[in-house]
Amino acid sequence: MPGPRESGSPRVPGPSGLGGCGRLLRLRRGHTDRTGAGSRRGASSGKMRKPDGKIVLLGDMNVGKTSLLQRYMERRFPDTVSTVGGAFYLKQWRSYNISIWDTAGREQFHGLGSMYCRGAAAVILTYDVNHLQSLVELEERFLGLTDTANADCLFAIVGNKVDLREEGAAESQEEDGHSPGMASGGCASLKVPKQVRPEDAVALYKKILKYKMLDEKDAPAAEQMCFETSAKTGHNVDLLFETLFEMVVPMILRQRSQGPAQTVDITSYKPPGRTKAGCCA
Ligand SMILES: Nc1nc2c(ncn2[C@@H]2O[C@H](COP(=O)(O)OP(=O)(O)OP(=O)(O)O)[C@@H](O)[C@H]2O)c(=O)[nH]1
Ligand SMILES: [Mg+2]
Repeated sequence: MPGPRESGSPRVPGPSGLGGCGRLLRLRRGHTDRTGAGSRRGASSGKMRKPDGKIVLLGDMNVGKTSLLQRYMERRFPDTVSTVGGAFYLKQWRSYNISIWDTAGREQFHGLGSMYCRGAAAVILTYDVNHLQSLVELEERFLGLTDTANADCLFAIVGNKVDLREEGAAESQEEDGHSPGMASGGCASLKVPKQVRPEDAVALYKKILKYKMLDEKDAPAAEQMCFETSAKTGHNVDLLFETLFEMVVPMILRQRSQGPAQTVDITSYKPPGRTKAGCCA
């Protein structure tokens, strides 16, 4: 896996664990061109640091995960291509390094999701406010992937593309008796777009707390963890990421006070010397 990068193009993990996908290799070459200088600088100065905390973006394809991350890290809204595998940025927040992982929403990469979530301090579950199904997918397809995250992992529910939402459309759905609520089973009128109401996101947040067996009073309030954003205009994008950074820092401090993680550092592992009886003795 390559070292982290603080700005510019995201880093793309090496092939380990990602399989030999041709598209991925093509993309990796592209990224290498753009990020090579940064990674060489990091390597030669010997200053590459392990991230202190990890945040992962999950959600269906096309909801705008990559665009949100690029809006925050690069302050722009460039054209994107559908993500292959995953990539990460490194953000320095105060004196901490936080890695922010962008993942692929496409079904064919679904299996990788739980790998990216491993050890995550926060997960951003992203949907498109104009497509109810993308919110439903968060519960049905993506929530289970977060089982590998930290036990005290935070969850943010993010409805993106608010710039495309037609004024009053959500209200008119209710007036027509075609509320697109989570339990409606997709029977909303075909005439009105199935937009997502903020209450639907709050309902999902509460379901997540139940799924994680967390008491509502011990977890951050739904109002604090449900956001509506636009990667295009930048609406609420800084608020989203910086709210999470502020919440992740105390988790990092808590972890540090509890001592080193119970993992094995294979780079410092020295195999025991062979005995005369052979390797299995
Ligand atoms: N109008 C509008 N378009 C957006 C916004 N965010 C993303 N898009 C567009 O939506 C499309 C998909 O955006 P991506 O950021 O690539 O979506 P993604 O979730 O990363 O998709 P995958 O990588 O396939 O999982 C692109 O055409 C973006 O330009 C937004 O806030 N407003
Ligand atoms: Mg993407």
